[in-house]
Amino acid sequence: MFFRFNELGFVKILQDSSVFGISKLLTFTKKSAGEYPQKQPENGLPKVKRAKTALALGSNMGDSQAILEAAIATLAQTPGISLEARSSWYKTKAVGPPQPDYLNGCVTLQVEMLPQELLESLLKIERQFGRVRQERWGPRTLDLDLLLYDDFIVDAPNLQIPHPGMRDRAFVLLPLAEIASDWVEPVSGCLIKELLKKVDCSDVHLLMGN
Ligand SMILES: Nc1ncnc2c1ncn2[C@@H]1O[C@H](COP(=O)(O)OP(=O)(O)OP(=O)(O)O)[C@@H](O)[C@H]1O
Ligand SMILES: Nc1nc2c(c(=O)[nH]1)N=C(CO)CN2
Repeated sequence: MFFRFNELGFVKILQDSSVFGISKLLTFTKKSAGEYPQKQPENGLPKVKRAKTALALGSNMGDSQAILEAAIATLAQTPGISLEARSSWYKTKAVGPPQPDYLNGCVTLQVEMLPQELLESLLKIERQFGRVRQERWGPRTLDLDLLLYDDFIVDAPNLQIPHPGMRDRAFVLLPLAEIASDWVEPVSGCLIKELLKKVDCSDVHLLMGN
């Protein structure tokens, strides 16, 4: 495993790490204050407190707007997550196999969770909303993608951050630019608003009345 620390003492780069690549460096205890698990330092590492993350939301089955609104409400009620900002909804042409149009949007969150814990919460919420995994890029009631986690780069078998598709996807970059245009995508080193200029947004339309 290869890692280094940013100015807050966060592990900043993880490569070839296992699912618990980060938690090898940090231990967990629930006994200190508040409802959230606290990460206690080992080897003199500072305590991990909060991270800012960005998620993409998508749906193209069922009442997508109601599903996405309910997913945001569920995220906001999840211990360890607070909703910071949310974008408008966009009606977008499906990328991938032929399927109905999607409704897409993005949120930014403050989290007191490590990336793997956050992914588990997202997968749980997807299942709660009836998500059944079928074909790759196929239709779904709810898709939650973890786009960014501070300026971390994570390359674990089940989790890549930044999300590898985000740099090319207008249906991600347009809503994300509404709420986080000056966030640097750490693999390209580009601001979200710069990445947005490079993609074709002709199939992404602001949903009226939201
Ligand atoms: N950044 C990430 N956010 C969400 N899931 C991720 C991420 N990186 C890897 N994964 C893995 O991808 C799996 C989800 O695959 P899924 O079926 O949603 O892919 P997809 O939505 O069809 O394609 P894509 O991820 O390109 O949008 C999860 O189980 C998770 O382990
Ligand atoms: N427009 C659009 N196309 C997609 C989307 C999505 O959210 N929006 N998600 C996919 C699988 O993640 C595949 N294709």
